Amino acid sequence: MAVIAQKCPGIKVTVVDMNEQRIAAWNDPNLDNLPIYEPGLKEVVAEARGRNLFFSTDVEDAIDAAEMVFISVNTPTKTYGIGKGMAADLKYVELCARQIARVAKSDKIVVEKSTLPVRTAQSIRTILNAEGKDLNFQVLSNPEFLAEGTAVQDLHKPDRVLIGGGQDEAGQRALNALADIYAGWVDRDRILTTNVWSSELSKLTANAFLAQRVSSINAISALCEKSGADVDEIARAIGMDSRIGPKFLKSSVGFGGSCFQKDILNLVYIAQSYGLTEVADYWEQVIKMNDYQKRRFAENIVQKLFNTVSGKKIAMLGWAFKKDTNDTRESAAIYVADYLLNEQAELWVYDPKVKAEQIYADLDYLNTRSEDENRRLVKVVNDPYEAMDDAHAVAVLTEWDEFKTYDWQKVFEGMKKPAFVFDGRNVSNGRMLGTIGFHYQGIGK
Ligand SMILES: NC(=O)c1ccc[n+]([C@@H]2O[C@H](COP(=O)([O-])OP(=O)(O)OC[C@H]3O[C@@H](n4cnc5c(N)ncnc54)[C@H](O)[C@@H]3O)[C@@H](O)[C@H]2O)c1
Ligand SMILES: O=c1ccn([C@@H]2O[C@H](COP(=O)(O)OP(=O)(O)O[C@H]3O[C@H](CO)[C@@H](O)[C@H](O)[C@H]3O)[C@@H](O)[C@H]2O)c(=O)[nH]1
Repeated sequence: MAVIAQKCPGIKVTVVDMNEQRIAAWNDPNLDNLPIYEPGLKEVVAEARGRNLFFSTDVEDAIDAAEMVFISVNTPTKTYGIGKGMAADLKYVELCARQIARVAKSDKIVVEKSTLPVRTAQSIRTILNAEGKDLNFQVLSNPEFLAEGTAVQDLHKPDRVLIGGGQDEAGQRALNALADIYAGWVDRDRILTTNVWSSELSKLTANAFLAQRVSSINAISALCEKSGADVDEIARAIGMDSRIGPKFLKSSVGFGGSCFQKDILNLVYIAQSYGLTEVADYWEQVIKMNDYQKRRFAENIVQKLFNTVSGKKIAMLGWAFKKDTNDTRESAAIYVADYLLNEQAELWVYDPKVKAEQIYADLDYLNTRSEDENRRLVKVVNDPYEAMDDAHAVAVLTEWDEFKTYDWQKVFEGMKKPAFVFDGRNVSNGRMLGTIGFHYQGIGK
């Protein structure tokens, strides 16, 4: 929404959220206090905020005033009832639709920006029309493809913008109104229009394909570790085949983030509910492989440290699910930490952007042990050297650029011997670390 406001100064954009604290942070005069860390975002907000970009908790007022409403609320995996642990929880989306239906006094175009199961637009349409008002509501699907860490760049130069709309005249008019907004800065030939169901299902499919690539290369990484092949060399070799392409082939400790797992589970659930068991099983393997990769990484640490990490200090570099974000949702680091804590390790965590309270909240949420115990066993520090000093091992969980620049000779001198580095992102120069004296283990090496 901030980028739409930046690129279309003639459009008034009001971002509303019922979370007062978040809105207050978006309105904070100090741009370093924005609730999301994302390269380039504060510059965008600085340009548009107060001009045509506003943040408010007055949801009803904003709905009333708007011609177009983007539903962008969270759609987490259900934690209760039918579809628990798989289906998307649509209660927040439904609440929005009901609120729009209740408040609206004029025609509205309602845009699904949240990631939603195929055919959700049907339910939204039914709810909007159920108030029996003499108003025209058009429902469009406009999924978001930005990746965190590169969000502003992705929005400024999207590969494509996808808009699904009704095939009748009113539907096409609404679709064109939204396409015209994007055309303010995106080439028309990158603005793709489809029917609503294709658009909704394309979003889940895109994430499933992307995550599948990561699981595929991670599966090969396990084979590399047994056979003497090198997964980065393989990624390079296969990526030069133009049919495969070089992107998204970075083997890692496992994918994280709020989207991949949630959206694939949702896809699996949808396939199951249509009775497509083989389709569901096929996509579920992507998640299973990812769980295996996280577990494999943690197990390897224990095994290499002579089968016990009890009472041993282990430094964890990185907690975010990828670099250049402070988002930790579903981060592999959380699960690796939990595994090591079950083995009674003492963890010292350093992440350049994640705050200590977030790290403790992530661990507490798992409910594996008491909050006191999490605080006793896990130290969060602001200095990476402090995390690594006197440690038995260093585990790299996020690919932050700064990890490449550390004085590894100094780190080695400060650590217990033998000194181990487990690089879950293949960011370090393994040969150089080996020369210093480290026992180095990358992924798929
Ligand atoms: N985060 C991403 O990179 C990304 C990318 C593409 C798509 N998506 C999709 O976008 C959606 C939102 O994701 P997110 O990461 O921003 O989630 P989020 O949980 O960070 O934010 C959702 C916000 O919606 C607010 N909210 C919930 N119900 C509300 C209501 N009835 N009225 C007003 N505000 C309400 C919450 O307070 C919260 O601040 C999800 O469907 C997600 O799959 C996210
Ligand atoms: O080669 C790779 C690429 C990614 N990852 C990991 O995969 C996860 C997801 O990364 P990425 O896709 O870059 O970030 P997200 O912000 O989760 O973005 C994904 O999820 C969004 C939400 O749906 C979509 O909009 C984006 O298109 C889609 O890329 C992270 O843990 C990465 O470290 C790898 O391990 N290897």
